[in-house]
Amino acid sequence: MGTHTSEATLIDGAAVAAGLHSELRSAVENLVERGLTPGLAVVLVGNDPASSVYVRNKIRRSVEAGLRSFHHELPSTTSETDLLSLIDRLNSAHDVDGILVQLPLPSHIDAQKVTAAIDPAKDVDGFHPMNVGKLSLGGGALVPCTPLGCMLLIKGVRSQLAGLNAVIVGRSNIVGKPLAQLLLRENCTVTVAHSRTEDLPSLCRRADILVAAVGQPELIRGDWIKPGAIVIDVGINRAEHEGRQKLIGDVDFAGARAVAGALTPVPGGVGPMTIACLLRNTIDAACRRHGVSSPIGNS
Ligand SMILES: Nc1nc(=O)c2c([nH]1)NC[C@@H]1CN(c3ccc(C(=O)N[C@@H](CCC(=O)O)C(=O)O)cc3)C=[N+]21
Repeated sequence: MGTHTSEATLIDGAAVAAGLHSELRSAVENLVERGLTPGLAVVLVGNDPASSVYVRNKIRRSVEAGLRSFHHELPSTTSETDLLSLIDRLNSAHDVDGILVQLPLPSHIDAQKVTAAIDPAKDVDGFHPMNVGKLSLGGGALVPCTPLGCMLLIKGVRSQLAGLNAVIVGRSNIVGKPLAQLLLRENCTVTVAHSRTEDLPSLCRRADILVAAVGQPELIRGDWIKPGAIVIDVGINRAEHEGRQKLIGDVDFAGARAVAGALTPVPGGVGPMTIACLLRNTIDAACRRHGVSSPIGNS
């Protein structure tokens, strides 16, 4: 039996995000003095309760940071044509620098078509094919917020990632695939695992960096983790616990904590970073669109 060493360091995403928010606030103040107030438009179609919570948080945080916030709440019966024409208007609105259409969309709307309709220069989610392509080519693009948040947390623990084995569990377009690109850029050896992967536990045990982004509560067990590994839990699963709503990650937190070197909690890990990165992308987009040098440091 292996001997118990020490508990994993907790990666406090909420604290890192709070630090980012205060940097972003000063950056916005600086831009406002120079006559530029970055604006973010958030579009929500339908009334999915989880989406409403996220959207409310995004709006609250953008207002706190001093951004101009535009909020469009459309009924779930909105047609694709009407949504596309709203996007058209936001694309040409001069005071809108960032456009976010909250996903998922109702099933009668083609999300890919909507994503592709957003001006790539305003695509603060980084989901437009142009930005996906640029990310894969290694160029300057608006990078999806959750993967960006994961990278900031990982690099906060360890700045040199070259040569490390990174395993990402989950191949979504919004987390797994873009994160693979970012880790490759840092010279990690990247493996993307998914539902058809054979012997997932053994694969995970080889990971120096393990990212769980599959949406399966506590799938990743403590004995799947290499001692000392950096474990990033992107999962947000809602569960009832003693009659109360509870958020559970994709990682068995207690089991992982005894083995990992560093670990993100849920909530308070990746989630708050996602929102901070959204604001950062909005400021970035505003600066690029207006040809102003960005007051936020690049990392
Ligand atoms: N176009 C689009 N862009 C997105 O970035 C996007 C989206 N659609 N659809 C849904 C997912 C999910 N997402 C989260 C953001 C913040 C938290 C967050 O702040 N979570 C808190 C807890 C919040 C709670 O209590 O629910 C935490 O983990 O500490 C979680 C999830 C962004 N998404």
